[in-house]
Parts: sequence; structure tokens; C-alpha cells
Amino acid sequence: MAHVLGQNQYGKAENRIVRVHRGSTRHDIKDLNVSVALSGAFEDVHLAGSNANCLPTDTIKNTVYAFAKRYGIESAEAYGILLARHFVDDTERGVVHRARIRIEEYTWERIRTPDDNARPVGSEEVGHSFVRSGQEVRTSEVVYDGESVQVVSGLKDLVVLNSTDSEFRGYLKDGYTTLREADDRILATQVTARWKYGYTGRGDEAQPPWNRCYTQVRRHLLEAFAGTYSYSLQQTLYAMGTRVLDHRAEVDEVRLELPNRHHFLVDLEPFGLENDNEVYYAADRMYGLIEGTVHREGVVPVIPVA
Ligand SMILES: O=c1[nH]c(=O)c2[nH]c(=O)[nH]c2[nH]1
Repeated sequence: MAHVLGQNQYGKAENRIVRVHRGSTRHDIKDLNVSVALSGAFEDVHLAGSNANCLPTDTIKNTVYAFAKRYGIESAEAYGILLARHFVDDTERGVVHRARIRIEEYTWERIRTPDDNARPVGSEEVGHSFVRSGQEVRTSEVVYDGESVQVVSGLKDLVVLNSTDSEFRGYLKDGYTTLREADDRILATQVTARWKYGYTGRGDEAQPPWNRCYTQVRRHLLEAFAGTYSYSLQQTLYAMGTRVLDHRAEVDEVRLELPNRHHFLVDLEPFGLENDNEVYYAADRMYGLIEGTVHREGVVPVIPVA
């Protein structure tokens, strides 16, 4: 029986890179995990043992580091676009047809000290000392196919909680339903969000201000979570997605994965105590998983359903 080589891609995954941009008194750092995947004319590499079209993954890794020095890293998205274009446009004989660059970014905040012997900047900032901020990770994915660029940015592990303004009632009930209706519950989730930009990189289209967009989308996700009186996590999801689309014209699709981090009221009656929505058991699993895409009318959604 004949066999067929199906979709294939290769590259160097999880290149950890810290780029220090050294100002005279103030440093900036970018801390990234960069994964490159190339697809193209690699049939003979797989089928005939010929490496003539194989750009070594070691070279791919070197390029990731060299580009960080040569061009700096203003944003993960702009850096990803440079890399993707390079692998497709500059690799010999046009063997690379498509490049996908995935980047996770770990963010650092400046350490501030009141009395600062270590080269103070401004009043209290130390120009070269940082503390990792939270657990949250910024993500981006750039795909370039020789014609246009597609940028999907996002975040993961952003943990949020509302201690009231959340209820869950009026749901379907059958013979297996035991859940009590809740008119005042904790709503907590660990947000994974991805959003696609309308940017295509064709012609002289200007790139959106990636870092500012990220900060603003994050802000709108948080504000929608905090500001929505929730009848379900599904309804909160839709409110979060629409708020981003309403405020950020450069975004045309938002995909959210929201695990429902259940908080169960503890029964304190055996101890003669009333539990007036004050003491909860925070379960780490199992959890409801609420997922959905919100997109502009007329836009065909492209963010894959995981
Ligand atoms: O916001 C919720 N959505 C659900 O679909 C659901 N199901 C459930 O048991 N609790 C909840 N909460």
C-alpha cells in the first residue's frame, strides 16, 4: 500500500532569549520563548534522504538570537514579523513557503526603592533591577506565507475573581441535576485570550502599536470581567470579547478560554455557624470550561479552536 507524506513542518522550538536594551541609566529587557516552524518544499528531506532543502534547526536558532541583536526587540509581534519574513523571503531557492513564529513573553516590572544606592533613575526606580510580574504570560503568533502576514496576539494565565455580582440560575434540569441555584457566588477564572489583528503586512500598511494594543486589550478584558453583572461565565465571555472589539479597531476576532474555577460554599451548620457567602472551598479541578469566539460581522474567524 502506498503511503503519503501529509502536512509537515519543522523548526527550533522554545528558544529562550533575554534581550537587554542598555540605555545609559536605564535598561529595558525582553524575556521571550520563541518557537519557529517552517513548511515548504521538504518532500525530499523526508522521502529521499536529501538535505539539500533543509535549513538546519541550528541555523534557525542562530537567526533568532542574531536578529535580537541586529534589530532589537521592540515588541514580540514586530520581531516575529521580521523573522517570519526572513525565513520565507531570504532562504535560498524559495524552499520555505510559510513560517510560523510563536512567542511567549514573560513580563518584568522595575523594582522601586525609597533609598537607592544603586544608581537611581528619577525618584525611586532602579534602572537595572526587575521583578517578574505575576504569572501571566503574553503570547503572539505570526504566520507569513510569502504574501501576507497574520498576527494573533494573546495572553494566558491571567487569574481573576469577582467576589459578588455573579449568579447562576434558571438552567436546564434533569434527573441528574443536583446543583443548587446561586444568586450570589464567586466567579473566578484563569483567562486564556487570543485576538487577531486585521493587519496583513501588504503594501505599505503601517503596523499597529503592538505593545499599546496589548495593554489596552488586557485592560478591556479586565474591565469587562469586573464591570459585567454575570448570569453565567458564558455571558461574561461574550461581554469581554465585545468590549475588546468595541474599543480596539485593529482587532477583528477574539477567542477566549475561561475555566470556571469553582468556589463551593462550605457547610458550617454542623458547627452551628451560618455561612452567609463568606467561606468557600476553592476547587482546583474538575472545572467547567467555557470557550468561545467573538468576531466582527463579515469576518471569517481563523483562530483555531484548541
Ligand atoms: O457560569 C456557569 N456556566 C455554566 O454552564 C455552569 N454549569 C455549572 O454547573 N455552573 C456553571 N456556571
